[in-house]
Amino acid sequence: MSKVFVMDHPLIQHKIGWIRRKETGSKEFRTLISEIAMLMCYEATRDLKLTDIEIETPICKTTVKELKGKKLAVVPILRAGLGMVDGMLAMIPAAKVGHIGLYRDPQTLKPVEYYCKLPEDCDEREVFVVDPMLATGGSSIAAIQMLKDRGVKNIRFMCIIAAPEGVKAMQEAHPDVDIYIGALDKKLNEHCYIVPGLGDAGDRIFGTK
Ligand SMILES: O=P(O)(O)OC[C@H]1O[C@H](OP(=O)(O)OP(=O)(O)O)[C@H](O)[C@@H]1O
Ligand SMILES: O=c1cc[nH]c(=O)[nH]1
Ligand SMILES: [Mg+2]
Repeated sequence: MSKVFVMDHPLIQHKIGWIRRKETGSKEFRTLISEIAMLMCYEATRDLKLTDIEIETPICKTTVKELKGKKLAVVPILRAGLGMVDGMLAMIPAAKVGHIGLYRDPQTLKPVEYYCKLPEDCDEREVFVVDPMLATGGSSIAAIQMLKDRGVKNIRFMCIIAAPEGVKAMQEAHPDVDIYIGALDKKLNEHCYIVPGLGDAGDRIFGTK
């Protein structure tokens, strides 16, 4: 069974309080999403492996730590996931970036795929799939399946707000994918929006409503 990490860092909780407010406009919302993604990336990379290497400082030779093992990639689920990419890259600037285009059909609530472009060596990388919202889980489950169909084996999923229904569905569909959550909310409403949530993340980032 996958592990679920719910963030307890005070800075993350404080910033999530601001993105939830309905009066927070697009400019501030975008900045906050990016800052939260950066802080979550810091937390979600705690277990990356290190190796010792010899270097020379201006004073003497010494041993320092360096990241070892698989290289990283960030894969946002379009559109809303795009808002998290800058924050992730601020922490892991050498990561490559893939894109998966999916939207949730408002009637059926099923994910509709419209784009997929991944780094060529994505299957050799540790991939962080990012999307601010995990509601029913349909979109993240489909995105992760698209990666697995292309040979990707090491996947983590990061979202800012999650509903318990989505977490359960993700764990059932992809028990090998650990989930990093900024805040775990109460439930979904009758339209499968997260309660209390923050509304439609994509619309709030891009000002489309
Ligand atoms: O867990 P689910 O029930 O699938 O819902 C979550 C999805 O819905 C939102 O995207 P949306 O469909 O609004 O697309 P957008 O990012 O283009 O706005 C959100 O960013 C997730 O991708
Ligand atoms: O609450 C929700 C659910 C799905 N997508 C969103 O952007 N918000
Ligand atoms: Mg949307």
